[in-house]
Amino acid sequence: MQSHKETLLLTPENMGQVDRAAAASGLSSYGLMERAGQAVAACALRRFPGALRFVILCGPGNNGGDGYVVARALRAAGTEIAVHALGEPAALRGDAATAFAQFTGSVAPLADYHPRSGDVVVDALFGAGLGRNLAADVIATIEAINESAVPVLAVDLPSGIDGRTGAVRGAAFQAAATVTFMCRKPGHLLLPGRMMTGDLEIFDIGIPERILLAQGGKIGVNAPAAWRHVLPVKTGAGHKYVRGHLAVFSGPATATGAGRLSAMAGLRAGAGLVTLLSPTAALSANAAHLTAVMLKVVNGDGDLSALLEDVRLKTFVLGPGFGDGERARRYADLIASGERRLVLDADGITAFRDDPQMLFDLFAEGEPRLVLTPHDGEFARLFPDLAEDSTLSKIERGQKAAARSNGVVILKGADTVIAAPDGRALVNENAPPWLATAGSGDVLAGLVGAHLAQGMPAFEAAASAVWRHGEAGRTAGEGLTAETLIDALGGVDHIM
Ligand SMILES: NC(=O)C1=CN([C@@H]2O[C@H](COP(=O)(O)OP(=O)(O)OC[C@H]3O[C@@H](n4cnc5c(N)ncnc54)[C@H](OP(=O)(O)O)[C@@H]3O)[C@@H](O)[C@H]2O)[C@@H](O)CC1
Ligand SMILES: [K+]
Repeated sequence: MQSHKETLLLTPENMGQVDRAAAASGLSSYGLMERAGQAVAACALRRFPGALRFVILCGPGNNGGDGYVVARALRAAGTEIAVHALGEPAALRGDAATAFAQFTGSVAPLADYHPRSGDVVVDALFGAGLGRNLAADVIATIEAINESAVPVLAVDLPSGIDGRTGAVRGAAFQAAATVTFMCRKPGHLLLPGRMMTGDLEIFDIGIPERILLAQGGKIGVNAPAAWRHVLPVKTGAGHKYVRGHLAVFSGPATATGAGRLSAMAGLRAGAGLVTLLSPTAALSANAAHLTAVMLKVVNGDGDLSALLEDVRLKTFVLGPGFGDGERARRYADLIASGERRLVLDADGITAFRDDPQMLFDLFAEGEPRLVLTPHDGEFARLFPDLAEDSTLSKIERGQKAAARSNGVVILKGADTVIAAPDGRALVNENAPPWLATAGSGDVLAGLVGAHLAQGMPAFEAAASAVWRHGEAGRTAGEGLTAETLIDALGGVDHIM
């Protein structure tokens, strides 16, 4: 059976609960610290065989405690070490005090450390317990080390990174590598924390998985294990209507490309039928570029209402290149009736900027049927208070937005978060940097629509679409265009 640890995310708060539960179940907490420190020391020796000296920077809490174990282990391995502490080591408590007592070497103040060629820094200043911004002298030390060529191996998290949010609290080490324990923390995946973490190693210090799972479970890394069980069964012989019918709204004659990209992505992603709903004026532009995607004229509410008499038409994408906010609001209103599902993207999101509640009211009832795909700017239009609240992590912003809208929110970026109204949230990590290209969002909207049309629940449809988008981006490679991205979609099916 596959372990959940690779995809589990635990906040520092969860990790504290894990600690307490582990102690309550009889595990020695100092034993955990000893294994953590030994693992970091082993990593240091393996990664930096040419180090002339290991400099261990120890903080005032248990992260510092890990550091004293590292120092003892590296000295026992015969390497040259120096230890610099923030604060008085005599003030250490609990396991950290035990680790310090076992170290028995000399300790200099943090401010006395000046990077020198051949050093490798082991950063054990702060981990899960960083609760506020760093003081000016610590910031100065971190910045001096970052500016030097001295590599940094971080214990648990690069000091200065907030483990809950990934934010930099004043300054943070740019680590070459980080060793964390049991599972990843949001700060390893969310930006800018992800950029500061370097290569991440996850070391099992022996906390039973049942304890981890009992404290976590709502948030995780976006991977097939989270949604594979609801992927549409590929029958091969399946009737095209079984694989669902997706309808995508085209923009006006001057902006037809975005809608077509969504429609073509939807078809490539397995929707049985895809229809582009186009105003008459845009018909010839659309017809000139489409073959397998069907075209239907929709000029206004009357046409759409007539179309909605077909009960098989359950899934819509509205927004890419759409332009007309007033019309988008009316179309969303019509679609919301019945059990229909809507992917609202781009201009479709912006259409509700003056009255987001109007949108939320449309989809307030029942299972989520609305998927919102905002980037940060669009998110701020619907959820200005959440966007402004710098105490929230991107995961928390997504969770709150999903709860408020009773929709699934795909908050896009290099660290895309997918969140559901019930509090589930996944952080995506497979998107290559070159995926941020023109039309990429249109392709994603079509992908989500295709997964919805094939009957997946909204959260899983959204998460699997984001993952598949990332994999296709990797397959298409650097220099991809929206077209090559669509072509690459089919190629990733076998690994889902
Ligand atoms: N989870 C596990 O199973 C295991 C976890 N282990 C390890 O424990 C680590 C977590 O330890 P931790 O909770 O003691 O927190 P840590 O990061 O050392 O910092 C707390 C100290 O820093 C202080 N402080 C905070 N912010 C500050 C600031 N801006 N500027 C200055 N001071 C600041 C804070 O002071 P206070 O806020 O209380 O005044 C307190 O003294 C975890 O990352 C991992 O390495 C392993 O041993 C194996 C088992
Ligand atoms: K650290």
